[in-house]
Amino acid sequence: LEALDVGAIREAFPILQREFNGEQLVYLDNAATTQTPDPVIDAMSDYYREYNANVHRGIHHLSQEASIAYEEAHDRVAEFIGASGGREEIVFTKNTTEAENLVAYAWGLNELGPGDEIVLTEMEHHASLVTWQQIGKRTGAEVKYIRIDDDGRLDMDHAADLITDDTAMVSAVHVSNTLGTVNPVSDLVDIAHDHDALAFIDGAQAVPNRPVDVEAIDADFYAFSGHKMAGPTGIGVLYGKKAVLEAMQPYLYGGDMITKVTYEESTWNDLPWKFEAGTPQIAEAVGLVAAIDYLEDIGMDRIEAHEQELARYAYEQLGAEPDVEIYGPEPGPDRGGLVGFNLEGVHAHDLASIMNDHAVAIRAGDHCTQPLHDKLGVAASARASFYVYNTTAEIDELAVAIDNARQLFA
Ligand SMILES: Cc1ncc(COP(=O)(O)O)c(CN[C@@H](CS)C(=O)O)c1O
Repeated sequence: LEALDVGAIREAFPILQREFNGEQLVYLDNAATTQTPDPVIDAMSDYYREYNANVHRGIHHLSQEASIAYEEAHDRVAEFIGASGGREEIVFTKNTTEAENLVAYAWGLNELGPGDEIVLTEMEHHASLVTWQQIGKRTGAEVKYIRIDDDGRLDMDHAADLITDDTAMVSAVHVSNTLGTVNPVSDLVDIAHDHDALAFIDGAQAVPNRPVDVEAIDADFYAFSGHKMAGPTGIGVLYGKKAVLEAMQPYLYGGDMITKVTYEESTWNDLPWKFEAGTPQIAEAVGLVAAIDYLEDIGMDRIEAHEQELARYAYEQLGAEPDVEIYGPEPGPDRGGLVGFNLEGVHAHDLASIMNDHAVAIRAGDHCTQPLHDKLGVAASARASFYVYNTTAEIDELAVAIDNARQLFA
């Protein structure tokens, strides 16, 4: 695969030229949110400048142009993730978190009860873990967790034991935002389906960074966020198999999601509009399409290879020192484009603060995976996460900043 022309890519991200304390920004917090390239910003500006209008309702030209752009954005997303059912299988949400909640409320609350089981993994993000934990409390369904082994991989033998005919839903993260672990989601979905359970895959750290084919995975639901894939905040995607979405009740009620309303009754709109109540995030849908075009122009397989190379380099550079503990699998196909770690004797927050003194932006904290950190036996971790505009030279900067922290706290 031809390596990325990172220099050319960086020109589309003026923010990367920013300096702090006289040092150029080194942005390594892409698992939290990625930066936004000019083509995405321009597409959204063009929308507001040239065809801003409300959708689905208007008779006038502007509304027709905005409606076409908004509706076709669903088609583009379906094409990007291999959803052959097209727009009917693509629901726009605010983010991945809302997508998880939509399924938990619209399916879980109506379908789950005492005796049912929800199977998660120990590495789930709070967007999944807290959501299903609370739905379990409200419905009487029991939540169980697939163990992870010492190097942060899923224990698939445990998965096979834990998922039974009492399992109604398996919800798992595709790529862990804390460990970097790439989970065997197709195998998990197969086990769920062997027991007639539904499968929800959280793809927030996968869709931006690698080719994803939802039908090859065969998930019943798959979710991700625009802001983690060079797109805008305020838009996420819930993919759902058409038959599964058809059988579900709406999640939010109001305009657009209806067909007929009387004082006594209401009937629902077709998919996906049944799940999109009120005025949607139109500019963000335009921005998401521009982000998909931008990423596909680079090539998702090239992006994956670039991030694998950076993760390997970071793992080797940071791991070379005995006082750095790195979480998750060794570099390779089982690790995505991020490295979570701790420097012995230095709290992750202090480390990130020293990084910040050198304009190096990493994440420190629990990364919305507190139970996982409890299992790791640490209150917090630091995390460097990579994207298309990062370089090995920036990882060298990170290593220098870590060494500064090491000296400071020696
Ligand atoms: C695996 C996974 N699943 C769900 C989410 C939520 O994405 P939202 O767009 O915020 O809804 C995230 C976002 N994780 C950010 C914020 S905690 C991180 O720094 O790791 C995620 O990584």
